[in-house]
Amino acid sequence: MQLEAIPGVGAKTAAALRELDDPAATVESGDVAAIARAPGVNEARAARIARGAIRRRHGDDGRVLATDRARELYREAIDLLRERTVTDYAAKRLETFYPSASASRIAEAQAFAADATDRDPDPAVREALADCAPLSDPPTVRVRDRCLATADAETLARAESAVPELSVETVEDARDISELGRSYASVIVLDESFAGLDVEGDVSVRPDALETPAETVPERLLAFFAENRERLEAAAAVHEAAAAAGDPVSGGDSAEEGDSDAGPPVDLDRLRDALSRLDDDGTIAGDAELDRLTGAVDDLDAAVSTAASVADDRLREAIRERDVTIEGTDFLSLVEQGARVDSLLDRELADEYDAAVDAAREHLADALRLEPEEAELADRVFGGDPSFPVEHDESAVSRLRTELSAARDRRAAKLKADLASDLGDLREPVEALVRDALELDVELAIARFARDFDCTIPEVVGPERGDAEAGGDAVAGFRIEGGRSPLLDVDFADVEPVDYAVSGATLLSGVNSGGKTSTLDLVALVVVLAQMGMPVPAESATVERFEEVHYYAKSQGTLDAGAFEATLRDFGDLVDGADGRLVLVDELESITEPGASAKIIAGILEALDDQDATAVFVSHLAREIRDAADFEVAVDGIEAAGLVDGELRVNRSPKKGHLARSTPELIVEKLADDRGGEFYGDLLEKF
Ligand SMILES: Nc1ncnc2c1ncn2[C@@H]1O[C@H](COP(=O)(O)OP(=O)(O)OP(=O)(O)O)[C@@H](O)[C@H]1O
Repeated sequence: MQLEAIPGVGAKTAAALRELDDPAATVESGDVAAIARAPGVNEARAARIARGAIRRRHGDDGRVLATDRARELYREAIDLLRERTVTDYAAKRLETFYPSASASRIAEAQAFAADATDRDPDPAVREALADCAPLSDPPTVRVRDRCLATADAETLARAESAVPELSVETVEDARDISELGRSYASVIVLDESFAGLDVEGDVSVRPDALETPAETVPERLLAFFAENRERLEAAAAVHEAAAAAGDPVSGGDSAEEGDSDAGPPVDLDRLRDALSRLDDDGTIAGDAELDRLTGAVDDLDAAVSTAASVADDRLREAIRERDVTIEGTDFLSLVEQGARVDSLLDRELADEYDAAVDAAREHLADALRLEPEEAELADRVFGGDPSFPVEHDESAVSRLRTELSAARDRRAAKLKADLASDLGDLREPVEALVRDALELDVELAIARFARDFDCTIPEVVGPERGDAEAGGDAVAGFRIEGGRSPLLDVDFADVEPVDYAVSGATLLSGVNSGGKTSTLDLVALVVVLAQMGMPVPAESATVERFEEVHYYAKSQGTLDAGAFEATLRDFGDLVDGADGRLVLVDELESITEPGASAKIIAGILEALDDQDATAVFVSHLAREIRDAADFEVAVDGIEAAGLVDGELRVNRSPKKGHLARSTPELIVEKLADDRGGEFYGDLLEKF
């Protein structure tokens, strides 16, 4: 796939995306976190790219949100969903849902949302999600005790890019390799031509080394798992909490196999076992033998010195307790400084000296927890010529250190290789483990949204289906039953349900504060959510799959000539446009004086009616507009049941074919009733 073919992806972004392992598949997967692993692509941008890929796949040019107010409503819808996520990932991922005019896209998103709404948002799962985050790639670790070697320039370049963790050295012959063997603990030769090479040291010829990074640089895998330990543990906890709640995470992978109860994509015990063998810095943890060897190397000097003190103390004690007879000649040489005390020690205190040396050896072996064959080496540290204080043999210490360090490194390398081989099998499945946990957050947010606002999955019908349907039931426009807007300034529990259906161009009249604007908001929200494939806050809803939604909010006061002209031009463009539009306009009359407004609105409605657009114009001038229009304009009304204690009692569902009485008319009527008299009666007649 040409990445540049995705809307919104230019040459620079495409180049960044090409750094991903499988750019096309990643972009198509909609996995925002995976896309965001491309250099310089943050999650918000990744969501836009994923959305672009969806659009391209569905041949959807994305013009549904045609006005500022329509876009605002979409944001409000998205915010209601995003507020219900736990992870940043899910919040970003929800942005890939957008109102689409493509039947296939809506069907795809609806299928996802339908599964999501079946979920049971469990508090324990939510809690587990709190620490969940996408996996991240740790910075490249440098490994200095190992190198790659090749005689071939092309292989060199390949090796440098495939294994940036290791130095890649150029060699010409076996001598070069043998020299490398002296500088590095191990050398991996990449050229087949060196097979059978016999040089000293840990040198292996492995032409496949670049294809088996787990063996060549186990540190890479270890660093990855160490870096992501908490994320992996969190994802594992999410899977377990979901399973315990009886609503297991059904990952994409297992679902494909048709087995939604297949369990997590990774054996969690195995993952935890592997993680327990790994330290946070990517080294091996929890191996007693490695700890012993590491400790022995680290403590060697200190242990030698305390062992010597142990011997000294014993010897001092022994000397103190002994009467030593010194022969005259010895005494003489002592006095003359010629004789060494050592010979005296040797002769007079041989047994005590041997005992002291044994004590030193024992202490050293104990302190360093040496194995018998190591202890043999350690024995050589003490026991040279007798001296006081007792001296140690530095070259024996150094040999012991070399042996212990080599044993430690061998042990670490083996454990690293074993662990890397175990983790290698888990590398891909953990991607799915984490992705499924994060996707669950997306689903649970939709489930909570649906529950919080008593939602239903709407029917979104294309004009082609509408035509095929029997007679009057052809679907054009929208039909909402029991719609309750979550955007109102009252508690959702207090929102009164609204039934409203419109097909064609319609005026919506009604008393002040009757809920006309709120009705437009509800219609726009239901249509936008429906075309996003999301559940809508209504008992039932059927909407036409609109190509464009034009929603114009009420303008703040009369416009000056320039702004008025610009607005008229907007509507000029609007009525010139394609079929399949939903036009919602709130009190357009406020842009200019009432008489002119009525004529203008009537004209716009005529044009929209000609186009078979669906339109709802909220207006207080419904009567005047109807009179000015050349066609039979439908008028609906939000009716006041009357004034009760100065408060309006309103039936929030617009009544079809009904011009609602205005608030002034209601008040005049009330005065005529209460007070009687000619004045109020005459006034009332004028309405
Ligand atoms: N369905 C509803 N359930 C409960 N309260 C509602 C509902 N619809 C509207 N309201 C309340 O009525 C108030 C006024 O609603 P809205 O602004 O939609 O009326 P309006 O008819 O557009 O008013 P105006 O003619 O003044 O523009 C809202 O702020 C809200 O408090």
